[in-house]
Amino acid sequence: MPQIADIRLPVIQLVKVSVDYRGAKGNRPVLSEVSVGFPERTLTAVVGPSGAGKSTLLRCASGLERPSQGKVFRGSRELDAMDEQELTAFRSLFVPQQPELLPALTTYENVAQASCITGLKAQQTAIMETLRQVGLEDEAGQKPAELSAEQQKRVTIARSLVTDPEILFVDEPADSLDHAGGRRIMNLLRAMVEQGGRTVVMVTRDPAVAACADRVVFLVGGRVVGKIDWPTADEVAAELARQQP
Ligand SMILES: Nc1ncnc2c1ncn2[C@@H]1O[C@H](COP(=O)(O)OP(=O)(O)OP(=O)(O)O)[C@@H](O)[C@H]1O
Repeated sequence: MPQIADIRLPVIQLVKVSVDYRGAKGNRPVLSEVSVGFPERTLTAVVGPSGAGKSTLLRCASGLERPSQGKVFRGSRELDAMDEQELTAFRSLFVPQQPELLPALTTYENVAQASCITGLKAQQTAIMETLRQVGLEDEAGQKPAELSAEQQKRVTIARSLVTDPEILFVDEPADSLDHAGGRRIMNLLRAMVEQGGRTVVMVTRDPAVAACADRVVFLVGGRVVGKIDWPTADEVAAELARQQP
């Protein structure tokens, strides 16, 4: 059976990316020469134990963090070659683990405000279409405190989706949701790939969440140690157990 990389081009590519953090005991490597591509129209899960460097990898891939060494490409374009406005728009495609919503604004206003930050101010029809895509048409006028955790997560996704991007980076999509809520969010991300033709890269520690992906990339101690295409939750859990440092 052909593997995903054989049939799909990478939209995002990390080449020998290393990240060091300076600590009391000198430099500490968090990512070590990570080379990985995220294929187009594919949902990829980056999986690994706590502290493996998953979120750091996602931040580097989305331009939120600059690697100490190595390069990150979007298509053939290096992120370093982007100007500040382009980079700001690109960074807005990162969906944070915790919803970062403005409490005084409604759902509609939170999404509109996100599009303004990118410099690509969205029109009313685009905002309403985004709310429809994430299942929040009826909550457009509600403030974050009036929404469930799952709905807040949907608003957070909508803030990145409003500019109709081809890529999304999602940090722990099902975190702090119950099983059913997490499953619905994963269905939403899958629909973005299958119906929307988007590329989604997510980070998770949960094998059941990872099994919703087309591909799982295992990260341990800041290094890519394996990949599985079209995995089951049991396969992901077994690989994680095998690779515990
Ligand atoms: N800004 C920073 N300064 C110093 N150390 C950091 C910084 N950010 C992350 N780290 C450290 O780098 C390591 C990797 O962090 P990261 O959040 O990328 O891992 P993770 O795999 O996403 O972990 P988790 O699953 O627990 O969120 C951790 O040990 C963390 O403490």
